[in-house]
Amino acid sequence: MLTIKNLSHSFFIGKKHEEKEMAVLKNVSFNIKKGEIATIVGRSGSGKSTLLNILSGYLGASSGQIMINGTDVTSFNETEWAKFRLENLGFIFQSFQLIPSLTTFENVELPLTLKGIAPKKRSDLVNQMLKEVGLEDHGSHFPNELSGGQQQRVSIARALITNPSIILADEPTGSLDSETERDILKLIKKLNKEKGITFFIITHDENVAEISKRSFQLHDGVLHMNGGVFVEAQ
Ligand SMILES: Nc1ncnc2c1ncn2[C@@H]1O[C@H](COP(=O)(O)OP(=O)(O)OP(=O)(O)O)[C@@H](O)[C@H]1O
Repeated sequence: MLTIKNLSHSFFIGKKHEEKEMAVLKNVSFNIKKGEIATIVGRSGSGKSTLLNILSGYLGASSGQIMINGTDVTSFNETEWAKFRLENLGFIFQSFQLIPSLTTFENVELPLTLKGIAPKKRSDLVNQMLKEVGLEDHGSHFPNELSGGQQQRVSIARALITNPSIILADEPTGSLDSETERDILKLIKKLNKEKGITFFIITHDENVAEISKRSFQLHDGVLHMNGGVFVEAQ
């Protein structure tokens, strides 16, 4: 489903002609299977966002290979990434990233509109999805009329509505209190179990890692598992 081979990334910091190389990801390799929930736990500055930005095509890696759903995306240009993201990836963010002027229904509907799905089909799909995330009674609320947990449910519904191959989640419970965090993790587990959706989650929160079968740790750009450097079996 998602295979990363020998991924490395460096930033170059400082004034022109005096730049210093800062290696942020060092030879990271792993493989996530279809239907798996995998988490990467790391402290601030360990390289989590850099990894996610590379996996979503917003940052080109210095070296290494990325395969998603059988496609080698390593050398995609911006146009190819935009199309690929719409068809294959769903995103969940710590700050929800909902459009404030759109209702719950419209926020979830938007990716379907972008894909050119007809209005009746869009409406059926959105209503079904709102039921699955427990928001069937909140379709006409605007984001500022929803709690944090409800807003994250909207963003999960929006991520799932196009039936993507994998959901990339960046600190999905980072803005929520611990009770709401438990609710959202339960929902992610339910959607994974019932619909076989693959989740790749980055977090600094060990509680989040508990919902995954395999949890990796990122320390200073090096991937670890169970305390040792993680090397994918070939
Ligand atoms: N565009 C950039 N230019 C230079 N250095 C960067 C850039 N983006 C990130 N870095 C550096 O790379 C390192 C890893 O950053 P990254 O944002 O990936 O960490 P993180 O694990 O996501 O941290 P956090 O949990 O605080 O978001 C940090 O030392 C950061 O300063």
